[in-house]
Amino acid sequence: MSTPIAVLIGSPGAGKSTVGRALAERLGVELMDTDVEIAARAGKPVGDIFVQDGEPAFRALEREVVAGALAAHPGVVALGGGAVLDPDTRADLADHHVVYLEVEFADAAKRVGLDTPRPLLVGNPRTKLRKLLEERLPIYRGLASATVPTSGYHPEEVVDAIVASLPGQKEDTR
Ligand SMILES: Nc1ncnc2c1ncn2[C@@H]1O[C@H](COP(=O)(O)OP(=O)(O)OP(=O)(O)O)[C@@H](O)[C@H]1O
Ligand SMILES: O=C(O)C1=C[C@@H](O)[C@@H](O)[C@H](O)C1
Ligand SMILES: [Mg+2]
Repeated sequence: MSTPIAVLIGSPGAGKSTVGRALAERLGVELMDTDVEIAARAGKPVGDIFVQDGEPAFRALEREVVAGALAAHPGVVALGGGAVLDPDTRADLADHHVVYLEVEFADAAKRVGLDTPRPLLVGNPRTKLRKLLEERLPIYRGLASATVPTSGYHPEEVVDAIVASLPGQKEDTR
């Protein structure tokens, strides 16, 4: 069975969905965005699952969707920002080409739009986002086969860097 060519991880606003779409198009494969699949399975947006069913229910469904994607999606996989909190998911990622999309705090804040309601950022969104980034940074770094900066780079430039990081890509030495 075919498994993913690349798995994108990173915080909210890192660009996993945007870059995932562009990377899949470049490679001529399908993108599996686990947040999209979770929402489809639940029949409601991710934010509603958090609010109505609670974070543990969301994480359980997320684990199921992520396990399926890592085992059998033959294209690009973009994980939700918190998917790496699950120890089984972290163990599964050891077998994959994991690309950590790095983003500076100011850009992440701008990109997620701190004025839009997000269950995990309710209250003081800036402080919560900063804390979330600090807590998760070591996890993202520890899982990465490749780390690709996104701040100041167009999504297509991010795709260039990911393609160059794929196993089997030789550096052009001409
Ligand atoms: N390299 C980039 N430069 C500038 N803007 C970007 C870049 N990548 C993504 N964006 C913008 O940032 C916003 C968030 O991007 P995206 O939804 O892809 O992030 P994400 O990592 O999937 O976040 P989430 O964890 O919320 O799903 C979008 O408006 C997107 O257009
Ligand atoms: O950072 C997180 O924990 C989350 C990020 C999003 O991708 C969604 O998966 C959800 O909003 C939770
Ligand atoms: Mg996304």
